[in-house]
Amino acid sequence: MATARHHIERVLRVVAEPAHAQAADASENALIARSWRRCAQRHGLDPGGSAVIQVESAGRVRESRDRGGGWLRTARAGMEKLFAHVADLGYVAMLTDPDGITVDYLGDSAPGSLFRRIGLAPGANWSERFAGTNGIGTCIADRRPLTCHRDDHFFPDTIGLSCTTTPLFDPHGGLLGALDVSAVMAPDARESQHMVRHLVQLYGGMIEEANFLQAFADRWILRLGAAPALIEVAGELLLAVDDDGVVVGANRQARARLRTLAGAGTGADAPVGGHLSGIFRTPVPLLMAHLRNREQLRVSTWDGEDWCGAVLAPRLATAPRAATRVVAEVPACGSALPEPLALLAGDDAHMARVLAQAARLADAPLPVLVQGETGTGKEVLARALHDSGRRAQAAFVAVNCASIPESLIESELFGYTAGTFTGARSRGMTGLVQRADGGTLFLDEIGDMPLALQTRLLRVLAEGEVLPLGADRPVRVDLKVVSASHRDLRELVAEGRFREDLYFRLGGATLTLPPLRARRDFDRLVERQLAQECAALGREVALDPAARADLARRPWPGNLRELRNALRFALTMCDGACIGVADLPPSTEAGVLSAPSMPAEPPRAAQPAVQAGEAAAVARPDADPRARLHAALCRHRWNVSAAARELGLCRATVYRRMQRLGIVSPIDQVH
Ligand SMILES: Nc1ncnc2c1ncn2[C@@H]1O[C@H](COP(=O)(O)OP(=O)(O)OP(=O)(O)O)[C@@H](O)[C@H]1O
Repeated sequence: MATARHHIERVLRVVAEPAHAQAADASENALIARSWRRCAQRHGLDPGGSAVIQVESAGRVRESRDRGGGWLRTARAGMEKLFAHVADLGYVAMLTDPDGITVDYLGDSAPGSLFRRIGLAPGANWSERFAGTNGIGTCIADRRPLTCHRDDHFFPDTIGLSCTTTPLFDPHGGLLGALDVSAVMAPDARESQHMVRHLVQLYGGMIEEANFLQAFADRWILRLGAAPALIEVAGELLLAVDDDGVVVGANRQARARLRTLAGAGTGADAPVGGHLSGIFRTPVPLLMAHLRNREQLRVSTWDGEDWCGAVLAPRLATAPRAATRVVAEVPACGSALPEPLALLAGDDAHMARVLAQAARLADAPLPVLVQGETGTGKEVLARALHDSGRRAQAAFVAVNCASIPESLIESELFGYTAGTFTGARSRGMTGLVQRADGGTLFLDEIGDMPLALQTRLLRVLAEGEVLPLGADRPVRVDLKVVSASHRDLRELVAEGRFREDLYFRLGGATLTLPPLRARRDFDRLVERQLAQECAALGREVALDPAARADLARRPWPGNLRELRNALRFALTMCDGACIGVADLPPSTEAGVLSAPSMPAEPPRAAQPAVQAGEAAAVARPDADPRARLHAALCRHRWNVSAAARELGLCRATVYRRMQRLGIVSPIDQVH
């Protein structure tokens, strides 16, 4: 055993060594050396002095315990179990807060006992600043488990102690405190502490895991480990996952092991916030199916390591979340969204705000105007709004104001009585407005409605009645009117192309959808669309991290529609179980006519080269827009919907562009 003088000399010698000597050394010796230097140089402690073990007041300890809350109860249960193993061997067990103050204690603490005389007592503050290098203080400073055995301590009056300590982290990676087992008269041999070290780490891990499972009781928990037989009880990595496969929690081991994977998320909190598909090569639909069936599974991470996994289903009443999902970050309302709207939610704050407002508008007596760039999901939102309200069982009638020929739009909308027209149309027809009675009338591309019709529509909205062509009496209608336009209606009003009074009638409430490039939940949207497309094809295909990163960099002028088409294209090109960069369509430039081109029908396996070639030609930014549009229409025998799908545009846009570029369908030329 080192004498006090030898010990002091040794500490001084190490403190005087250049700091870089142990800087990168992860060994426990280097950890102790760094602590000695910290004590001498940062805290100004003299190794020739004595440890000052302050015992904090009962009030200060209570305050710390109150702050700790629920986790302390869990930790106490773990500490009792641990102590049962070592009590007879002359140890005490302690639980401290993040400042090193002992908030719970098991063992001899009688006044005058050896333990108490050296400072092992309830309320004792073992921070390095006062006590020098020691198990608790150094573990907290370095945030790593350690055994501070005898002359590892800084002060000579503590070198009889042997302390084994592990840090305890909360489920979000924050330090809760430390769990410690200490002996006053430990044997000289460091090896005597090995078993204690294992026990402390084992119970520390159990306490953290219990906290994690409690914190994420309403989520799916994926437990990963190497041993299939033990995976249910002893998985090392824990991931909490939401219904869309987004990682919402990760234990310490999962953070350490997975955060460096390229696709595991980018923030400081990675892999939290990332998507399972960025972590696992295993296709996410398959993973999620295993999650839902609670089956054991084998998965491999993108760096090639294989894992066995077990699944714990959500245990709280709020789960499963598909039915009662609450969107995070919903400002103002904060209440649960109806399922049709919740299905559109991601982690995007703007979108969350829109959906929260939509939930309130579903049954409000207000017309709703949805604005947003082409393909941002205006019609999908309109449908979800309808499905979320009391009109859900009634009709949802969608009218594309840009695609009905001007000569037919009035009769289509308002209908006509028998005898109004001659020939095949002589029997009369109920108009779309009347068909929506009791339900929702969705007026898409309202900005393209001719001015004359705007006046008639205004009457329907103002008076709640429709006058079919040829009728002498109006018919009452009860409608929820939702309209949409990618154009800014206020600009159209300023240009005199849209009636101001109609604008105010339609826009009782305006919801503006964000463009895809501005959404923060891009990964989630990609996964959702990929899962839908895979389900439709009965395939299980993942997206590799490089392809994901490539997609994330694109400008997406065609928004969600363009993204869907790009994924369809990639699935068509990809033969295996994983989409790579080579399977993706060429990226579009902002403002270029074509979104990633997508064959209307997936090309047959024998044709991929030709299809890919066409795709490249269509998407080439320098190609002539008129020629490209014309070619697409020809390819689809002038089926505008199919051409629009290929180009990633809505039909209305194709009609508009045909008009602007002077392209006339041969079908129309015949008439
Ligand atoms: N929240 C969403 N998640 C995934 N895909 C979506 C979502 N919203 C819309 N989509 C997809 O995006 C595509 C375009 O949606 P939608 O037709 O509603 O857009 P839009 O804004 O009405 O387009 P346009 O202005 O061109 O009429 C559809 O394929 C739809 O399935």
